[in-house]
Amino acid sequence: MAATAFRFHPAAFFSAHPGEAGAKRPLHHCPPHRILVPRRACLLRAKSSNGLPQIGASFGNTNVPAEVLDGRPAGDGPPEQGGSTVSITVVGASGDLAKKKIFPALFALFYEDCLPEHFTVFGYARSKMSDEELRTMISRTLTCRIDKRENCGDKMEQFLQRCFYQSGQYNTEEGFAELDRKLKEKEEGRLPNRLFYLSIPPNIFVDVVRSASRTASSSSGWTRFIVEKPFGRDSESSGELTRSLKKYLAEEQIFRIDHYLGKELVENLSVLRFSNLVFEPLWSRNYIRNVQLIFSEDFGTEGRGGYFDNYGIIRDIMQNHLLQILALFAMETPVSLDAEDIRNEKVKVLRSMRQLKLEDVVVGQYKGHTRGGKSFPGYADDPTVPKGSITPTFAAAALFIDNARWDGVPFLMKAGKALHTRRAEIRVQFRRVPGNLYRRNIGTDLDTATNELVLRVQPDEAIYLKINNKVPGLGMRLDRSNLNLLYSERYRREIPDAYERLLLDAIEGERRLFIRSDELDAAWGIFTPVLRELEDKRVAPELYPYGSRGPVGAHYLAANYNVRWGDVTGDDGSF
Ligand SMILES: NC(=O)C1=CN([C@@H]2O[C@H](COP(=O)(O)OP(=O)(O)OC[C@H]3O[C@@H](n4cnc5c(N)ncnc54)[C@H](OP(=O)(O)O)[C@@H]3O)[C@@H](O)[C@H]2O)C=CC1
Ligand SMILES: O=C1O[C@H](COP(=O)(O)O)[C@@H](O)[C@H](O)[C@H]1O
Repeated sequence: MAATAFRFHPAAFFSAHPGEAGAKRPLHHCPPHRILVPRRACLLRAKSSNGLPQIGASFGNTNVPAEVLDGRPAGDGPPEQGGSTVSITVVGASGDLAKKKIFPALFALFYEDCLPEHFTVFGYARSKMSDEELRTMISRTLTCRIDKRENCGDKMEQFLQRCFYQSGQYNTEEGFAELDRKLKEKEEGRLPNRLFYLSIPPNIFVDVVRSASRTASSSSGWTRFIVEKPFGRDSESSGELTRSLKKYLAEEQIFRIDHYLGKELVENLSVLRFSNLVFEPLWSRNYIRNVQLIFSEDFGTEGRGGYFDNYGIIRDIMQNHLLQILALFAMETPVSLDAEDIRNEKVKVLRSMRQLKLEDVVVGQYKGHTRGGKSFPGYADDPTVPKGSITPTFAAAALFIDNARWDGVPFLMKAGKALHTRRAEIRVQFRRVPGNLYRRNIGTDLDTATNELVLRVQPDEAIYLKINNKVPGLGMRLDRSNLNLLYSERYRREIPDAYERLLLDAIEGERRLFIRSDELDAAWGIFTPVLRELEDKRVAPELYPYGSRGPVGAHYLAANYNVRWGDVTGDDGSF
């Protein structure tokens, strides 16, 4: 054998984990258990993102069990030839979310070989467009990851060739019947599975579900609908929406998306808790003083004022994204990683929460501001916002879970638009060390410098723990430092967008990261009374300048519970 022949060297493979600095990068990044290419060997190993065997991943299986069909009878469809296929129809394809998130996420999955071998993407909307025009529109928003440029152009072209368009109305069946005809053509006699993504305004969700489910459901495979928020605007309207959807769909067919559940750090929350002995024993009122869930954006509602004014920040961010994170944070250990076990625990914790009271809420609205010669418009300056609107663009709230684990622990939420920074994080402030030996050592006030665990969801994903330690030297002076897991330093690969994970889960039939209807009911139950009171009493929001840190009222609210917001102190250890 020639001296230059390749030799397998185990160290090259085992010296580091895939994705870590120093690791050899695999050819494709779709984790092996998520590759949906319908090879039988792959199918038998098909597992969902929770690592469990996945009944929904039925590609190539001709004896489809009833549960895989999401409640639909098998056998009345076309004869199968050559396995199965998945058609993904983006309803509202001409819209902002479709262009910004859904098509790029589908392309990323395709690039990573995570989509099944046979798949088709359809755009559906009222706008008139040819297939070519849809492809041009989509191509403007497709990008390859920074760390993956190989064959990027070819892959984009291959992806675009699988994209088609059907124009039609939302409230009639003709357009969807035509879509059905085209879908059948592309399915070419394979077992047809169909996913509809409702990327449309909420007032037409039911129309679309009615028309599409009647005329464009799969005859023998599964049919699923991803429904975007908002799921109603209070308990009543949400209940009504659920009842209407369930006239046409079984609960198993409805995938209510909350894209925060697809974010990497939110996924990691449970891993951190349940796979590290150092955290779980501390995860209760015995050691935790308060928990803070913070969301801020450094831009206003520009362009979305019409939608936003009907909802406001509490419905837009708190009742869903922040509350979902809270539920994952506070739930008891689930029986397993199965979707129903996890969702059961989330429901329990949500149902243990106290209804939010008006005195535990502060609302604000941003006003115009000029900085460095540049003018930033106020919320009320947006021409799509009704004159005199008192819709909050900022809110802070103190919530409580009345169960044995969390009795008396304030869960503080803060969410706002047009603030000084874009950030989402979870902050856990621990109690002070009783009888601390070092309380007299200068440098830090140990009663306030308690440990704090921060999960920074975005930007610059990180998990860090603030600790007190000795400043090196001959004296005894204490200082605060961060034990820091900064993802960009630890992992070389780019973090997938939340929509990629969620789309893949919906295709696989994994429901763990989607909201069940009883979770939704419980979530609305916490917020509906205060939302009603805010509106009935026309509570005026405290105005704050565009680009500021928000209303001072948020600090008074926190102070009522002896809490200081963690994000107003430096992350470098200073307090
Ligand atoms: N954009 C975002 O960042 C986010 C959006 N969402 C949710 O996703 C969904 C889609 O959002 P987005 O893409 O911004 O929405 P758009 O306002 O862009 O609407 C999507 C498409 O729906 C059609 N449409 C718009 N208004 C109406 C109407 N009044 N009646 C009938 N059809 C209409 C239009 O297509 P055509 O005229 O061609 O039929 C439009 O292109 C919404 O439920 C939204 O709340 C959730 C999180 C973030
Ligand atoms: O759901 C929504 O989320 C976005 C923020 O999402 P992010 O992933 O960019 O943090 C928010 O801007 C929008 O108002 C809201 O509807």
